[in-house]
Amino acid sequence: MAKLNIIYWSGTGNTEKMGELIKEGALASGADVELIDVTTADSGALDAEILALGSPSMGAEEVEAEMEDFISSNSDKLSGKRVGLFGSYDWGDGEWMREWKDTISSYGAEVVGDGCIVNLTPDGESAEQCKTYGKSLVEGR
Ligand SMILES: Cc1cc2nc3c(=O)[nH]c(=O)nc-3n(C[C@H](O)[C@H](O)[C@H](O)COP(=O)(O)O)c2cc1C
Repeated sequence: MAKLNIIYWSGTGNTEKMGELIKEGALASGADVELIDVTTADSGALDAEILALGSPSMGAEEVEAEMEDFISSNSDKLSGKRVGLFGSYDWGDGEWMREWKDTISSYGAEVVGDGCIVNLTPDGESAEQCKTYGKSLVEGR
């Protein structure tokens, strides 16, 4: 069974909700899934064959600082892995996600699609989009 660890940071719960929906989609595809808050994570959280990393757009179109530090100090664990990226934003156009994809790809990971971004809280169509992203992470397409 494929093992997927979903590691996220969320200040007001929107990115966390996305992580829960991604988990739901991945479970439906038969994966063994763990949802982990980055503030409680150690490097062992990256010891899964598939990873999903979540951060809202913070600062000025930036990945949240604690997530950024966690990943950059463990970047060797991303090499050769399938990695999903997700996060919530408000007023921007998704610039933080485009840059994050480039950064994570530069560590040798295979990022799935262009990541999964949702304006504020996932609901209706955007909630479905998160579940579908969870499935494609497990199925690799
Ligand atoms: C300090 C701060 C900086 C933010 N910067 C951006 C930004 O640059 N672009 C954007 O689209 N949204 C920005 N936002 C909005 C958040 O991305 C948005 O509220 C998101 O839903 C928060 O997700 P969370 O509930 O997982 O924390 C910012 C929010 C905060 C609190």
